[in-house]
Amino acid sequence: MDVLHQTPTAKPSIPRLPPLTLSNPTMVAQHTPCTQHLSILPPELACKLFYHMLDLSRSWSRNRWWLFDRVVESPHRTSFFVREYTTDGSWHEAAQYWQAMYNGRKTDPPDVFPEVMEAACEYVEKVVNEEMSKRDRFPLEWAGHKPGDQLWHANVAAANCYEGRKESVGFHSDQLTYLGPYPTIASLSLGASRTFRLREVVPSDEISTRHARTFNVPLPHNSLFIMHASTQESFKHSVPPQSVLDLHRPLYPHPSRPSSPPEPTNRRINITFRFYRPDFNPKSTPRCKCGVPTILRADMKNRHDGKTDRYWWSCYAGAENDGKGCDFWQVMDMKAERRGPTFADRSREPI
Ligand SMILES: O=C(O)CCC(=O)C(=O)O
Ligand SMILES: [Fe+2]
Repeated sequence: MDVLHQTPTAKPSIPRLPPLTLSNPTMVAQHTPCTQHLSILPPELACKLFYHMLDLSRSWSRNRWWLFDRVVESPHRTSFFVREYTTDGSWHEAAQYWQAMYNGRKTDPPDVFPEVMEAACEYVEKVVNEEMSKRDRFPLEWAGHKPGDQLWHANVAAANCYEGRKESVGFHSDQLTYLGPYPTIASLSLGASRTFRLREVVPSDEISTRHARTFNVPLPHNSLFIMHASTQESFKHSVPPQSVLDLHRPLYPHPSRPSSPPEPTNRRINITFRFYRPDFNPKSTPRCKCGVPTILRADMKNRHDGKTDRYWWSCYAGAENDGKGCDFWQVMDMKAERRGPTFADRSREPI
């Protein structure tokens, strides 16, 4: 007797694309919602800023957070700067949550942009606003208090220092707590070149039809990488450890040692200039049952069409309270929470 074997239903195989190196700005713009800008600062300013941040980085700390029942430390040093102090100290509170605290230990007040960082920031702002003016805006993006306002300005910056080829940051998307939906983040690289890795989070309803691709972008000294609106919603990024690293040879000597030749270095400084939105001021951050500010995250597995996106506030258990958080979870509601004005609000205004 013949036995009929049922043939397994053949699933069409989805092609798995190999990682792709995006080796120039054209490729970056082609494959990601980001742009890359080489030689962004005058060379002397870039070198001065690099030395200044290197000197400061000796006192920067490693981020710490609770993972289950133990404290883990980030494999690089970090610090946080505000452009100027607000009278109500609101961004100071936000700064405390950059360097995740635990056991109720609060961080010191953040530093104000040093003069060289302020000078660099003015170049960065110009490029970011030029780039933004070429792109379509998403409905949930900040639209300014009045039409014609400069849409993006950096009011805070986070800085990272990676020493050697092994220091890194793992895959993540940046918290949106104070940035709000669809932020633009401008990331300046100084010193040793490292690879920046991007990987899309494919929405749930597309995982049966396509795989995400990994993109590797070399970030040379004095280059700006702009993560435009939708990058945090649809991609994760990292700076992975690497097997080899080219030393950076500064063009100029250190200002405090003008007669000694510049020394090659294995360190990279990254400064991410960020615009903390007025409508996501720390005062407006919901508190969870533990009584601490919640964090805002995008529902990355949902569709990102700029209209139906979902974001939620949840307990920041990783930061404090011995890692034991509560189950607080709340969908962010722009209207009920009186946030905006956004581009969606602008388009509803009578002309
Ligand atoms: O060092 C970099 O280029 C990325 C840093 C980063 O992802 C962050 O600070 O959130
Ligand atoms: Fe990041």
